Parts: sequence; C-alpha cells; structure tokens
Amino acid sequence: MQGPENAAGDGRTTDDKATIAGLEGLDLEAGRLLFAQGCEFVRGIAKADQLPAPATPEIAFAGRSNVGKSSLINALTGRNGLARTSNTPGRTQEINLFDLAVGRLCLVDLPGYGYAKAPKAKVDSWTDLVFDYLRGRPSLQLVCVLIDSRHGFKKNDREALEILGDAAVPFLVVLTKGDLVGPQRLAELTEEITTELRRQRGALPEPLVTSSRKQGGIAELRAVLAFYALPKATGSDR
Ligand SMILES: Nc1nc2c(ncn2[C@@H]2O[C@H](COP(=O)(O)OP(=O)(O)OP(=O)(O)O)[C@@H](O)[C@H]2O)c(=O)[nH]1
Ligand SMILES: [Mg+2]
Repeated sequence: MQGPENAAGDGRTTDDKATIAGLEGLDLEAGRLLFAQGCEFVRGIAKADQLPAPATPEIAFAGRSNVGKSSLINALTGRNGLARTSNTPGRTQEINLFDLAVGRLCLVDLPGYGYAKAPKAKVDSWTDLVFDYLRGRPSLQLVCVLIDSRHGFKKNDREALEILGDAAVPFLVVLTKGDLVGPQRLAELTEEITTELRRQRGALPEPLVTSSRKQGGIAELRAVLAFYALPKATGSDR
C-alpha cells in the first residue's frame, strides 16, 4: 500500500522508511539540483591500472552481488537502465564510472563482492579489483556500503569496512530493498548495525534506509552526495 505523496513533493510517499539520524540538516534542494543536471556513463574499467588520473571527486557504491548497487544509481539519477541491473548476481563486472552534472561528481558502480553466479576465479578477481580500488583511490571521497535489508552484515561486508577503516575512507551504510521488509525488521537492523559500528569506530551516522523501487531515502542520499560535489562551473544553483 502506498500513502499519499509527501509534502516535499519529491515523488516519495509518506510510508517510505527513510531515516538518517546523525546527518540532520541535509540540503535536499542542493541534492535535487545536482542530480537534475544529468548523468552519463563514461567507461568501464577491468583493471585498476586502467583508472583515469584522479580528478573529479568520486562516490563509490560497494556491496555484495545483487544488493542493489546499480539500481540505486539508476534511482538517484532517475534513469532506469543507465547502470545495468539483473536478477542474477554478478551483473556488474567492471568498475563503471558515471559523470554527474558535467564534471561535478563521479559516481562509481562497483562489481559485487562475495557470492555471484560466476566461476569462483572470476568472482575473486572482481573482489580483488574492488578492494584495490577502495584501498588506494585518492579521489575517493565517500563509499556507500550497501547492505540488503533482508540479510544484514555478512563476512565480506565487514572485510570491506575494515579496508575502508585502514585506508581512512569515509563511508555511509545504506540499507537497500527497504520495501521488502517490515518496519520492525528495519528498526532492529538499524539498531544492530549502529551498535556494532559505534562500538568499533565511535560516532557515526545511522544507516540510511532506501528503496530504489519506491524511491525511499533517495532524496536524502542525493543531498548527502551533493555535499561532496564540485561547485557549478558557471552561474549558481545554491
Ligand atoms: N524490491 C526491490 N528490489 C530491488 C531494489 N533494488 C534492487 N532490486 C533488485 O535486486 C536485483 C539486483 O539489483 P542490481 O542493482 O543489479 O544489484 P547489484 O548490486 O548492482 O548487483 P551486481 O552488479 O550483480 O553486483 C534486481 O533484480 C533489482 O531489480 C529495491 O529497492 N527493491
Ligand atoms: Mg550492478
């Protein structure tokens, strides 16, 4: 059941489950304007040494295969099919770079780590590619670490978070597919993850609950990403 559209008029409905405690004061309008400037696929990278010289600030989307990374990029940009998605885990096999708002931000769709419907050697090589990227990319500003709301943290999520911690790369935990679970499960998972992360790393924002299918949390995530974008080259939109 969908509720009426919310007061912000951003297409979300009042029964969306987006919360982002610890990140109050988000500028939703800045996020909307940034993403209204369009997004284009730049290229796919199969090996870390093919990455372009670091220039534009990068925001990466990391997570297990099938967690919804590519779908989230499509929901953020409002372009179904910009990033290729599939029911079959292992769809994204390269590091795909997307130019947002003509050079203001680069969105990075990563292959999934962990389980995928592909030979183990292939999955291992994607995982190495992703972990090398997360460890050593100077232009990387923030990693959205996606966790499936149905499954919670798994071993390789913890491994990825450890790499980010060691490399001092900021991250935001994003729960995906919030439309597939009830509010109680979302509240429990949020509490569980927040407690685990804060025990290890001190003050951190709570996970952001999203649904690419129902647009939950998308306006909030756009606003978070706008914080990292380069200023607009000509004129002003803020
Ligand atoms: N119900 C629901 N399904 C979703 C949502 N986001 C993604 N999916 C579905 O989950 C499946 C995987 O989505 P992808 O975006 O391809 O996942 P991915 O993390 O990019 O997967 P890989 O590229 O294989 O690592 C697809 O069938 C999507 O339609 C969501 O918010 N709600
Ligand atoms: Mg993908």
